[in-house]
Amino acid sequence: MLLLISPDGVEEALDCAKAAEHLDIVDVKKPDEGSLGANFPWVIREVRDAIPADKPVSATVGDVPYKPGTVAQAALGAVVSGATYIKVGLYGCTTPDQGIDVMRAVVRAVKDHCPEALVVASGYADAHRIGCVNPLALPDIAARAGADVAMLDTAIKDGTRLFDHVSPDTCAEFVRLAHAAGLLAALAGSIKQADIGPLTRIGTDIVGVRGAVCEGGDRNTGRIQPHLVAGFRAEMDRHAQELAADVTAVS
Ligand SMILES: O=C[C@H](O)COP(=O)(O)O
Repeated sequence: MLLLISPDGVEEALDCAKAAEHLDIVDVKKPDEGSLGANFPWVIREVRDAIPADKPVSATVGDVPYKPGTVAQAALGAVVSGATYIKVGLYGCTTPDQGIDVMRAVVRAVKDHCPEALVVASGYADAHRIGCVNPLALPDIAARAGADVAMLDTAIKDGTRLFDHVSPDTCAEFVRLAHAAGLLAALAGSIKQADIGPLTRIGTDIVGVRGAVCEGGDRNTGRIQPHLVAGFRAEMDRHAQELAADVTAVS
């Protein structure tokens, strides 16, 4: 499982750089503009320059409306600025067809410029609170649009977690659907260390984290702490080893 950490700008990206050996993807966000709030192009560029070259930069395009042209142009801005994972939160899409329209436009805009960039279609585990597409529709939306990753995060950051809205069994189904469609599956949403075990067992490819690696566990007032990133990774490694031992014991 890959660890994606979301700094809110260049200063926190430098803290991520101090913990670079413990993380896999640096995800540029602007949390005060929403769960998947988009940051400025120049911030994406500065973060790209601030972290080791072998660490991919992800950038969120925002909690987007159903406006394929607008979103495609924003996605191009993110990839031109140096991001190679382009994340789109389908906040304003109320049907799968709307999600596919937006994601197809994004895939074309991104891949015309950088064919090897990965496009992430993100839905929300708490979709029922905001009226957007059902979480389990995301793998099909992503696959039909030609995206690479299906993701779930939470839209409302009020302390509730991924598993408060979508059970581990439903997350397992999400991962299964994503894999059956040839996609990677990414899960996020106030993930805590206690959630790593179930996420590992269901075969999650990417776990996205911010609050759990911020001072005081607070994604808004706390700042990312390198030692918390290292601790989170250690717990991931422990669960991966346990799972590998279980698989060996069974076979
Ligand atoms: O993409 C991952 C998010 O930034 C997760 O943030 P969170 O752990 O504070 O919910």
